[in-house]
Amino acid sequence: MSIINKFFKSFFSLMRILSISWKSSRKWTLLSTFFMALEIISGLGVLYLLKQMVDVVTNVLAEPEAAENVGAVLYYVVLTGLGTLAYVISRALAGFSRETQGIMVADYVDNIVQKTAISVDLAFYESPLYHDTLERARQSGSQRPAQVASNLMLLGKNALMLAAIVVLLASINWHLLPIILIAIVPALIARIYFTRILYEWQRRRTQMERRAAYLDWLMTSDTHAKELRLNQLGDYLRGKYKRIRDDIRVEKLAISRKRTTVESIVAAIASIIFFSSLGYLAWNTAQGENSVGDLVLFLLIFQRAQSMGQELVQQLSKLYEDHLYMGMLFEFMDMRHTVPRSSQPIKIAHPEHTTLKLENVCFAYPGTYKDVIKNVNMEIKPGQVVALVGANGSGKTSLIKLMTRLYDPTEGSVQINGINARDCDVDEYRELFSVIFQDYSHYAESVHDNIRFGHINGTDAEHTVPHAAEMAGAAGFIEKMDDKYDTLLTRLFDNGKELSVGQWQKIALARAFMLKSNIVILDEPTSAMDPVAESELFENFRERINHRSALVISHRLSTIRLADYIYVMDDGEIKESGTHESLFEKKGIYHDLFSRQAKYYQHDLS
Ligand SMILES: Nc1ncnc2c1ncn2[C@@H]1O[C@H](COP(=O)(O)OP(=O)(O)OP(=O)(O)O)[C@@H](O)[C@H]1O
Repeated sequence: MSIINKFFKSFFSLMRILSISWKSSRKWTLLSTFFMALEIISGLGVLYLLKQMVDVVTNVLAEPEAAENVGAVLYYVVLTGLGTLAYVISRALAGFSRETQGIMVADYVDNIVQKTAISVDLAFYESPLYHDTLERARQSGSQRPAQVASNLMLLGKNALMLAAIVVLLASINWHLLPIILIAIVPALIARIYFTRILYEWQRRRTQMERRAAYLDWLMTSDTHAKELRLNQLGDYLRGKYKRIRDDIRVEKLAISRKRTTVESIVAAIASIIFFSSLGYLAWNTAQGENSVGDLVLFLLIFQRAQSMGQELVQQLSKLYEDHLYMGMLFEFMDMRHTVPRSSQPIKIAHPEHTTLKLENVCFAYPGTYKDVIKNVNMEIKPGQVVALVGANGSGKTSLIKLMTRLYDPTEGSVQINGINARDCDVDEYRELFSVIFQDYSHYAESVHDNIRFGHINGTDAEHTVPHAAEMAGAAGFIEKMDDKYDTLLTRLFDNGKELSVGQWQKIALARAFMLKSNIVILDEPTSAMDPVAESELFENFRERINHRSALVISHRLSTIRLADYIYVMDDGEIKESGTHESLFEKKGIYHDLFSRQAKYYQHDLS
């Protein structure tokens, strides 16, 4: 990339950072700008008054008998005192408004990150790149936009002050000017160089950091606590975590060591040059080419020049760092959908009578080349209960993801009432489905919310939630709990309660039974239920789902035989389809899959 391109890119990214800061809180951005401007003006004023005071003191030294000179000294002392007071107050107010603005910006950026995370397509979660980008966005820190705004102002302030000091130095002896450059430029180059090195290292190491964070989570979360203890995995995982952290630390310290060495050398050179200049000035003063006042002024302001120069270097390198790291946040914010959104979506006609049709659907997961769904044709008519069966890994769950547009097929189409799903509004389309996956969510929320999440925009939850619980066979155990529907389902927080796996499954089922959609999709809905609960559920299944269409995936014959129509998947293809009786008679895959189960049923019945 050419230097001009880089410059414009940096400029636009700086503008974008500032606009985030502005949008997050106009009031505090204005206030912190105002107080900082006041701080700068009073700071410069104090510097000017200091110079005037030194001049007057020099005069007094030259003509001690002039009484008005003493009055002038006092006058400048008072003015400098007042200026310093104004400086201290505005500095405190600027600090406070900067802090407040920082909090507002941090919340705003967190909000943007969350908004992006909940809107990106499922495909992102399956790519390590997404997780790296999210981690980097988080690392880039929500404080940075606020820092950039205040850094820019501090930079302006220090640049102005330094300019004033340069003028003062030039007034003493213009030969002294290069020392300012020597004190600042090499330090700046070293800082920027190492900021870049550290940034690139951090980018390369994101995945390593995530691996360490994952191991830490394995060791500390309740999800894995049982297996970790019984299989005594603790020491093994700790060792693995330590090795990663050791590698990260060694690499980081190596960079820090180099940086400290280079920066110390640069600072030592600057100091040598300063003392040489002091010697040069002292010599000139002794020769009568400078006044003693000049020497005093040089000593006075050099201290300031040095700290100002250091601050300037720090602010410039910080600005550079913030710009680099904010680039990582922008990368995350700029993620685009992989499931394309139609610009002029077609409204779904008669959504209450939905026919879902899959036509020659093929699909390979993003980043893979093997089709896991191959030329699938399928139909679910209004009110029909359809079963999908097949061995593990045959593609049943993948097919649900395609039906619900979590992914789009690589070939063929998914149609709803004859409209290609791609041409519908994604949100409107997804509203048609109530889906419970095998790995359904356990929300650490109340029972009520766990069920209501199945239809978050629905009204009358006070009635619909208990009804859904009743339909899913969950109402019985919910009513027995002290807080009933208000019971918090977690042991993470006070007064929470943990459920059994089967009870959780009933809660998840109740979520799908909330009357939001037209098609209920249940992936292994009864895998953890006892036989009584399972048979009760399917006894009057159609009434329970209010005669909506349903697609049920199950490995249990007792569940499947209830379906109006059955599709049999094998290695991504629909190999057989028909009613239970016709498929059994066919003596094909379906027969092989279920004849053993059927034998047990016959045996039990005999
Ligand atoms: N996110 C993914 N990325 C890549 N491949 C995947 C992904 N999820 C599943 N697969 C692959 O797709 C194939 C079908 O998996 P799928 O989960 O659809 O099977 P399934 O029939 O639902 O199996 P089960 O009965 O075990 O739930 C498998 O070979 C699996 O390895």
